[in-house]
Amino acid sequence: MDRMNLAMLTDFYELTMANGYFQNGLKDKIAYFDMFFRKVPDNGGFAIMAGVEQLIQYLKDLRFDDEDIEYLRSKNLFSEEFLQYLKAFRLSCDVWAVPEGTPIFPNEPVVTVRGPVIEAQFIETMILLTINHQSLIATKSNRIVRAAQGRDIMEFGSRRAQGYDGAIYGARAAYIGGCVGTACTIAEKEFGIPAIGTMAHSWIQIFSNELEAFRAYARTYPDNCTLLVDTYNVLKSGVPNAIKVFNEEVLPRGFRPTGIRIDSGDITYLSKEARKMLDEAGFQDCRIVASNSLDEFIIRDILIQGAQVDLFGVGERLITSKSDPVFGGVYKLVAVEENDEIIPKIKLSENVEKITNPGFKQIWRLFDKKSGKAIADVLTKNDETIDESKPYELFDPEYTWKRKTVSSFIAKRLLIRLFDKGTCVYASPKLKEIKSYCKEQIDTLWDAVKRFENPHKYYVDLSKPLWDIRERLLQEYSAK
Ligand SMILES: Nc1ncnc2c1ncn2[C@@H]1O[C@H](COP(=O)(O)OP(=O)(O)OP(=O)(O)O)[C@@H](O)[C@H]1O
Ligand SMILES: O=P(O)(O)OC[C@H]1O[C@H](OP(=O)(O)OP(=O)(O)O)[C@H](O)[C@@H]1O
Ligand SMILES: O=C(O)c1cccnc1
Repeated sequence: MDRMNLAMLTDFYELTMANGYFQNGLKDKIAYFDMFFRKVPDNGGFAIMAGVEQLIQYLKDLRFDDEDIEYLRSKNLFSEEFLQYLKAFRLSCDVWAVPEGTPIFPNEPVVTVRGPVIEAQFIETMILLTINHQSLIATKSNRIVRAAQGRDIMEFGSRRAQGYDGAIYGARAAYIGGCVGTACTIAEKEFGIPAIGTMAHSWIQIFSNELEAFRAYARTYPDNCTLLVDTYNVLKSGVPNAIKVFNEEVLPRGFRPTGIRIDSGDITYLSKEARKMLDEAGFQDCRIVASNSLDEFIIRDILIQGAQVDLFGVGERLITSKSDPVFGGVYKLVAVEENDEIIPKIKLSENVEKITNPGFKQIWRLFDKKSGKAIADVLTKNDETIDESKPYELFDPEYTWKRKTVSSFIAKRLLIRLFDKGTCVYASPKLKEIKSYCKEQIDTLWDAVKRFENPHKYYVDLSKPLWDIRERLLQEYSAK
């Protein structure tokens, strides 16, 4: 997309704090912030990172134009020096993120920002909304794709998306998560996601009868003819009329029919009956598409019931992640620099799960060399390394007596540098590559992590040096 001025898309407190930092001599204080999330939507076992490319675009474009400055001046709240600072603003932060398409887990930093606190704080709102939205939809899309067990999922959600960017970036995220294409045309134009689709009921209604409507469509698109068969009666009129038109308009033009779509009623029963009728007519290769408020649970159920569906169109429940519509990523200060030394900071809470992991960190994913499967993630201090040539002892950060030594593993760093002092140093992969990387990485997870009900909790552990820092800070604060 062309540059959009989204500088003012920020929570107002980011601006009041920024002005305050400016006036209190903290403008250049170096701070570290982490974005992480605490719970996987739908109680799933993992989420999928998405939205990094749009985050990069936002950070690259971040400027305040004259209108923004004028507007802020009119609030009579911000000092003139601060407004002049905003006018000349250019990002100078260092930014790291987990690449798009990577499976991610609660409590690990998926984005880390280091920079003057005035900047690093200010970008919170956009970091969170960008990554929260696309990760939510990529995660949901992947659940739906997995429920379909190899059958294609088409994303049909634009019309029910929450706003145009919900539709466009939702289509992008859904594609990363595994959908084969989208009904959203602009998503093909902008991102190259295949734009696909069938027809609406209005096409059938506009003609004097269903047969005429099917005929007109087949004559116009004999090479790509999928007919919507549920406007009047699927088995008594829709499927028989479709078969007639396939014979009379599609075959004589040298093509095979592409499919029929069922959009209401009992999908299992109707698809089974339709399959028999199509097969008997010699159209074993004609695919059956189902749609109508589908999600991973209905798809799983109708397949268990034996539905004869080859591909699914999924809209509202995917594009809004209806069953769990919030990806609760948060952005927390984890360290500051004093005299070039990194001082870890912690946020305490009565709720153990809400205590933050302090310090400037790296995430390591350990893969078993033999099976290729992911064993655990380990959060370390940023300057630590994990030596693959030696056994490594994992331990549960809460129940530290739970220990496991792994050997013969590959250790991969997950946080990759996006910006070096404000300059982008990362080239986003092509969307298709992100999509196939996503599939590959999900294949490294054990089935137990992927199941919908009570998935196995994947280990996100702390290295001993990081655990020591966390423990020391906890002791210090509880002593106070
Ligand atoms: N065999 C099935 N098992 C479980 N759920 C199904 C099955 N067939 C359809 N559904 C789902 O049941 C829900 C309601 O289906 P229903 O046919 O009643 O839809 P509807 O929208 O009321 O129909 P219409 O579009 O004719 O008004 C939809 O979410 C649909 O996907
Ligand atoms: O149910 P969803 O998962 O959101 O899938 C998309 C829905 O959108 C369309 O219906 P709509 O009634 O909007 O238009 P139509 O006239 O083409 O049926 C389509 O027929 C699906 O039912
Ligand atoms: O192409 C389709 O069949 C389609 C597109 C959007 C929404 N529902 C269906």
